[in-house]
Amino acid sequence: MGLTIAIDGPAASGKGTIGRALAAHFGLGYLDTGLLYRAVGRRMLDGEDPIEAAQSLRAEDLEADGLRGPEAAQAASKVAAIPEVRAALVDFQRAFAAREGGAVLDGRDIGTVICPEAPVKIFVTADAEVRAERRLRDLVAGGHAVTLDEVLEDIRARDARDAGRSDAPMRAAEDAVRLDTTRIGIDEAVAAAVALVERAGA
Ligand SMILES: Nc1ncnc2c1ncn2[C@@H]1O[C@H](COP(=O)(O)OP(=O)(O)O)[C@@H](O)[C@H]1O
Ligand SMILES: Nc1ccn([C@@H]2O[C@H](COP(=O)(O)OP(=O)(O)O)[C@@H](O)[C@H]2O)c(=O)n1
Repeated sequence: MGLTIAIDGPAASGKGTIGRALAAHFGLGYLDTGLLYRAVGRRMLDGEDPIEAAQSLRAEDLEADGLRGPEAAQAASKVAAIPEVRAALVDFQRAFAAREGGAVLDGRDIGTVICPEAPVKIFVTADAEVRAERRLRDLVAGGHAVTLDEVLEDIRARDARDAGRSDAPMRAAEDAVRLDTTRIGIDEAVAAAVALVERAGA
């Protein structure tokens, strides 16, 4: 089995940016697990039972319109608190993590629940205001009409729900290394993550 890298942290902290860069650098597969919850949330918004949606999730669901938007994000965080929804998504994530050639997964419970044996675990953080400013730029570029206050509110509500749920709450694994991106740019954050993986002997 190849190298597995687990990346967790709050909303818009830079998990995907670091995860994709590590995957490219070390030649690993990359899975944005938030997209699975966003796709289930999207189907709930369309009127489906979220547990049934999670149990029947299809590849094309991950390409639905608006998955990156704030509405899908809030819905994702709500369905993510349902244990049956989480249970339905475990096998797919673990199979991805075990793929030959190795994988990087990012989410909220990768180091704690999905891949507790991963030799490299990174918990990416940044101040909420900085995260909101960065996410605002993403959303405006994607055509969403949102304000900084709305984005900050969305991030705070999701972080509180994600950290407060009883099943697989967002938290750093005991052996995770924290990486705070508040005051560092993308290149520096990626370099720090690469160094961390190399130090871990990967
Ligand atoms: N260290 C950083 N400095 C500046 N911008 C960053 C940094 N890391 C990520 N970003 C930007 O912040 C936004 C959110 O990052 P992303 O990787 O999508 O976060 P997450 O996967 O945690 O939600 C993106 O626009 C990304 O380009
Ligand atoms: N492994 C994961 C990944 C996401 N999620 C949920 O899915 C939501 C959306 O995740 P995301 O990673 O796409 O969110 P961002 O950090 O990109 O804003 C989160 O707020 C969590 O509620 C989760 O519970 N567990």
